[in-house]
Amino acid sequence: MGRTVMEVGSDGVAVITLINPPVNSLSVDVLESLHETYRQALQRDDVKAIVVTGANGRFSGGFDITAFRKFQAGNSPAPKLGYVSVEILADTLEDAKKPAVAAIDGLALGGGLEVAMSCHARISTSNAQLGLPELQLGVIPGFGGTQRLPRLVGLAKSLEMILTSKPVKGEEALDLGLVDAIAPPEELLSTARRWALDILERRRPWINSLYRNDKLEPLGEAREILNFARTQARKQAPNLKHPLVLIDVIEEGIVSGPRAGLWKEAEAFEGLLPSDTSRSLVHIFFAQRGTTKVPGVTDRGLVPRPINKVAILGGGLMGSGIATALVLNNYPVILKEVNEKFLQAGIDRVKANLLSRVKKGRMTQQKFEKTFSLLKGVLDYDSFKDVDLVIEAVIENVSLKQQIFADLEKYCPPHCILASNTSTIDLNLIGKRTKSHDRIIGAHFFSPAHVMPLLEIIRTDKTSSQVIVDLLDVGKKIKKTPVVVGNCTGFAVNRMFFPYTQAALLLVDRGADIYQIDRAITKFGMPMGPFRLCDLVGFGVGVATGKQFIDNFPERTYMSILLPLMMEDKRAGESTRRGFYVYNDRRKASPDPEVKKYIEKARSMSGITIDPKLTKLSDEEIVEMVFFPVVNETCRVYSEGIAVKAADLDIAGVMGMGFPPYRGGIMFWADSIGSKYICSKLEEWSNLYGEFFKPCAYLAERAAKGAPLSTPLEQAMSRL
Ligand SMILES: C[C@H](O)CC(=O)SCCNC(=O)CCNC(=O)[C@H](O)C(C)(C)COP(=O)(O)OP(=O)(O)OC[C@H]1O[C@@H](n2cnc3c(N)ncnc32)[C@H](O)[C@@H]1OP(=O)(O)O
Repeated sequence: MGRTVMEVGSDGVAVITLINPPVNSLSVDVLESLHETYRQALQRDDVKAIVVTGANGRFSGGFDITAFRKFQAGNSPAPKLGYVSVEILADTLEDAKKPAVAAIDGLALGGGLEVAMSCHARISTSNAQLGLPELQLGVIPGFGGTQRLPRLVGLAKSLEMILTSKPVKGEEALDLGLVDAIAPPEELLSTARRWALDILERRRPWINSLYRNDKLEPLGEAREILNFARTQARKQAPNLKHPLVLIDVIEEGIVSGPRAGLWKEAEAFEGLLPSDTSRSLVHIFFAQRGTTKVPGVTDRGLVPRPINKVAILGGGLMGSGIATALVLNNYPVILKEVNEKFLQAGIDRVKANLLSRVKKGRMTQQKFEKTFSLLKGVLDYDSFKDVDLVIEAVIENVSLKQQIFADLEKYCPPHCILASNTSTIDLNLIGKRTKSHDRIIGAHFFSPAHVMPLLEIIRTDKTSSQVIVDLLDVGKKIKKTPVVVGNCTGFAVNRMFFPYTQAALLLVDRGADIYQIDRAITKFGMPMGPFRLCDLVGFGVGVATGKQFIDNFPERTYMSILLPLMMEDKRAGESTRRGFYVYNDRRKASPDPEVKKYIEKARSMSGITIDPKLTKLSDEEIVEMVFFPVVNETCRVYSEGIAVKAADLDIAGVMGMGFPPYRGGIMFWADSIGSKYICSKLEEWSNLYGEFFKPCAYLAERAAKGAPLSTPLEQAMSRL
């Protein structure tokens, strides 16, 4: 159970500590305990002033998000926001007759920062992270954050902080006026104690943030800022309501006063918590944290081995991106190429990746030099004798990879992890010519590897648990979200992804409009539609991966000749400046009427006739016809045990495909629609347009029972 403890010093300062490991989240227990402890502190004659802090170097990670989940699952009543916000924070903490100072180390996020802002001053360490990230959970700050933050840092900055959910560090918080002073961790408490006594003795101002006005812009200007923010929010997140609710709530406080703002905030929060958006985002929060928990692997007490040196084979786009991600996180890296020219190009790419950070002000020149010095280029295996991890990132060619792995077995030490960055090829095939199957693993990065957050870790039947634990640890250190999946062609992400483009091609071959499809899919929330994506990836890659699926899953792979046909005319996507769109010098895509002629040719060559129904699809129908096949394949991936948790596939979809997180991931979204409906639609289309749409056995069985698709597999099995 979470709690608070109070210690009263001989100086008359009561230090109240929030305790709820690991992040001192504000559960109902903690909040009630804070209320009670505070009341005691206010009553005790030996207490003159108060310091609020968090245990173990973390102030607080905010309101307990597990309570959101319980409420959303119907297992507990709604949290009493108004009571906490008004009665505990405003009336007990902020209106107290004894001054309080928040001593912030580690993090003060969400409700954590809101508690701190209810104190009369804040002292933080320079590394502390302070922010209101509630929008990431589909809600708004609910303990007065919408009222106090604008009054402390001004309207424009507070809107930026809340709308982006990005925390600021201690130093910036000081510049903004969010904190009053910075102290080193070992002096944090003593500084805060002194500050509290100084406030008592009127040597420092006693400020109730809720009633400050000096940082707020005049009403007319404030309205302009709010309206601008509304326009931006509508443009950037047209499917989301809660950013607009946030702006209304802030406006209420400015127009009608902060107490009215507090009540409106609590009411709005309670309205947002049951929404689909919040349910989805809360699901994503826990799903993301769940990916590192792999049953039978991470629960065995294995400790990750140190990885002191990494080698990468191949300095192309992927290899150099992976090298960048590693050096950025202090791993010494050897980059191997086959000749001087390729090696130099690879090194230059890493350098360019790092320099772009310097240019954006995200890295100092000095740090650049230190980071870049961690990279060493080589042309042979001589320096591989003491590497702990090798990541092969050469082109997708089975025999080349087999040769490389046979060489690696010869030149690397026996403990070295042998990883491949293949995106589709079966790892057993890659390791066929070795005896090192226990240390062969997939490390599938997504391009650009130093930017994209997902790392798909592929284990074969023989990969040892130790090697998985080691790679999970590297993933964490390089700040990736790992998803551990089983071995098969395409693994999880690419298997989920391939019906996305194929469905779109099938629809176009039979009469649907390319640009309407892309518009409908982006309106749904994908970063780009399937055709714009094909252009970006390049038709060559599209055709090559498509071949893997045709070879491995011929019964359900849709083969359109449209891409090869366009390639014959040197239309191969954005790199050739012509694909489904044409591109100007600034890479702006415009629809191209000429594409029609290729579609007509493809139809006549493959004897396909237009289906009038498909020429008149609504946007909703397009979304269903593109995404239900994706759901279908995801069900196959899940039922084959390629992923152990449906939630892992939700994360794979969100981080690997760009599926909108506010829809909770593929499986979560599918369950919100219902297996029965999805299955009936797929059956209908399968009868009309062929096997591509045929629902898999798992989906059909779940639908027959009217059961969700994401139930844990054993339960699903036992129920079937
Ligand atoms: C009314 C209020 O305005 C509403 C709110 O306050 S809503 C909450 C706002 N706060 C947030 O959104 C912060 C959410 N948490 C985070 O961003 C990150 O967890 C963090 C930056 C605090 C810590 O990150 P990191 O050190 O990498 O640890 P991380 O693995 O994420 O979390 C550690 C554990 O704490 C849990 N946790 C983190 N924040 C939590 C929270 N606010 N409530 C409940 N559990 C939380 C995680 O689920 C995880 O649990 P697990 O070990 O069982 O998987």
